[in-house]
Amino acid sequence: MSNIKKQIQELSDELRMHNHNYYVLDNATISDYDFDIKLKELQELEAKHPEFTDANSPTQRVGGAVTKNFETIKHAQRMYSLDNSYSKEDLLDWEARIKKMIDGDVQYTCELKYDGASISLTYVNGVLEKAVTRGDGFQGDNVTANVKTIKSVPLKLKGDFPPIFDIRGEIVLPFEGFNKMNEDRIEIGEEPYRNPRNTASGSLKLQDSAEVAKRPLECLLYNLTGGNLGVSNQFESLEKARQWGFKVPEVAKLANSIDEVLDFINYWDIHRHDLPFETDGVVVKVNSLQQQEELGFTSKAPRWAMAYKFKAEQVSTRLNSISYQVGRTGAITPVANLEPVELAGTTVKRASLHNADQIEKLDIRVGDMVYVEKGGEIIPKILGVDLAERPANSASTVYITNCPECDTPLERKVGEAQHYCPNYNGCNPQIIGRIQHYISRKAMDIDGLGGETVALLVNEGLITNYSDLYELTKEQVIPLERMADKSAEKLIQGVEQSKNIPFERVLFALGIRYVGETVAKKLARHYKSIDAVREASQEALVNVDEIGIKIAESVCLFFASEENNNIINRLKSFGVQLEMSAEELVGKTSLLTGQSIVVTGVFETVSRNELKKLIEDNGGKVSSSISSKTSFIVAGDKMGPSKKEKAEKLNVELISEAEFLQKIGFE
Ligand SMILES: NC(=O)c1ccc[n+]([C@@H]2O[C@H](COP(=O)([O-])OP(=O)(O)OC[C@H]3O[C@@H](n4cnc5c(N)ncnc54)[C@H](O)[C@@H]3O)[C@@H](O)[C@H]2O)c1
Ligand SMILES: [Zn+2]
Repeated sequence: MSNIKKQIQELSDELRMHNHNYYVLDNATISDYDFDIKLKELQELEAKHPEFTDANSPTQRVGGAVTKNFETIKHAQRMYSLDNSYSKEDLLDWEARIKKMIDGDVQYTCELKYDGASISLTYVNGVLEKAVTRGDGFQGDNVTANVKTIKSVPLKLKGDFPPIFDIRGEIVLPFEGFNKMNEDRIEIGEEPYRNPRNTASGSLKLQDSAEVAKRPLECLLYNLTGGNLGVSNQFESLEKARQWGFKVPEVAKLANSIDEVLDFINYWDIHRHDLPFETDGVVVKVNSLQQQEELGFTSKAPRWAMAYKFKAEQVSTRLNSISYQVGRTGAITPVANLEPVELAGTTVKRASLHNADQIEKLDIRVGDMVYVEKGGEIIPKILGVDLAERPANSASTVYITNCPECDTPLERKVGEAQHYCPNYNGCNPQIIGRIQHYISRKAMDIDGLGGETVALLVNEGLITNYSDLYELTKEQVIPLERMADKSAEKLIQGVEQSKNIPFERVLFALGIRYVGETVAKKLARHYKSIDAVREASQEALVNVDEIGIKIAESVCLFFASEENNNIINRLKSFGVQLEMSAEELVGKTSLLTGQSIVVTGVFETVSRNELKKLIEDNGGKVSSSISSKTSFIVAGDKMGPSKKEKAEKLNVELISEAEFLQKIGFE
């Protein structure tokens, strides 16, 4: 095989692997910039050696793929990618190419390039019929149920919409929601998500729509396709889509020349940091649909559009030191302390180094010049080291072996990235962190007590765990810094009032690793009291809906500690709610315990959501798909034929709404 041919093949294989990581696994292993450089390299090789060009080359095809987890649907019109440009020259070249192919003046629509996952929505008579991912461009995954949970996707349109059309857009996860999701994850001891794009794309492919509904996704639309749309240009079509009820960002602008396009680009290169969602560039489109039609498509992208990619903002600065933080769960996070530097409008002084593996991968050393990049995430990231600048006397970073706070030897479980300090009861930041979590708003919501006061109380030796809060007296608190008679009074009252907080929130407040708000609710509703949770075996816990082995292990570990049991007994003696109250228990039975039930069709007496709640209240588990494990199906009106067939095949019993309500004694 010739050398060039081999080179082309190897490069293609590598790019295919990256496409798979990026689109299917939502877990890229190289930066977009490096990916684009490699793709360009392949393009140039192929251009010089057309004899080796393959119709399946990554330069000729849209990068994604369909997955096995969803029904595959063919797109009525193909979904394309976009050609990329990085400079004014690239844009002028593009203009010259199109001007050769069409007559007359050209106007351009400039839009932002939203960074998320592409989606195609089909509307029939103004009603959302399906939502399909881009897939390989010809066919994609049917993710309708998931997309329906996104509030900015209209299920019904208004105004003068055409009877049938597709509209394309991007599903994104705005920064605010993304950061909040990560705070929640960190709070229960999970690794934070990497970036909004992967998280948006991953969310779309979840199997459980109820889980998708919890994620604050948005759908931004940019393109109408289909015949007889009643519009003659792109700008107008955006306006129309807005009128029909779609979320179309208002920033789009008409430009009469490439110079005006560049004004738009330069403006947004700076102001993109003020946007609520991530953008990675600008998309420039020939405005006239007639001219678009004349220009047509290459095998991968429209000739009438061009993406201009912003350069990610990067700076280099010196790594002054590495420090190690201990979290509430004992997790150790290494932090890079940097020589302060301006980046994307803020001064950056610190960056997370995540864990020991990351430090090793970067081979980062104190004294190195490092590249720092800031996306929309709160914490900037370190991309790499400028080896040319490495000081001659530099030494490899040796990860700490003992806790920086209590000197206990650190532990790291097989398969986990993070090191932990196992000194659960004696490590100060863990003790303080647990009490801070206990009093936080979503947990016991103790008015009049803040995180700093908790630290003071611990450091003064007044409390060593959250149950001690209930024995605090006003006299003990008044001498503390910034405390006065009134604030001390308020603190004591706040603690007293927390005795009314319902059991499910108390369970969350205990700070059991991996037991977040949702899991605490599930456990509380299933077991109904702390004693029942405490006695549950690991096997029993795993059988509860949505409780996996990791959570079950963690719960068992928590209750295996004598210290924890003492604290809980103390909470009980003070009157904290450690079981469901009589009111909460009304209508709750264990009639359906251990049963997995599918709900399908349209119901008369109760709504679908009420039905699901009834199942859960009576101890059953609602499952979204029929399998051999299904105990029975509650079938309403209009049950789909494919579900019926599946039920028959697996011999699963169907019962009517009325029969079900009778079964659980619902009046
Ligand atoms: N790091 C990796 O491993 C890796 C692997 C594959 C791809 N990638 C990255 O993904 C990019 C290629 O992805 P792609 O093929 O999806 O192309 P793209 O993301 O560069 O551009 C095409 C997409 O832009 C989206 N888009 C957003 N706003 C738009 C608007 N206003 N108008 C029209 N379209 C808009 C559309 O969904 C369209 O499908 C590459 O540039 C590369 O950086 C990275
Ligand atoms: Zn420690």
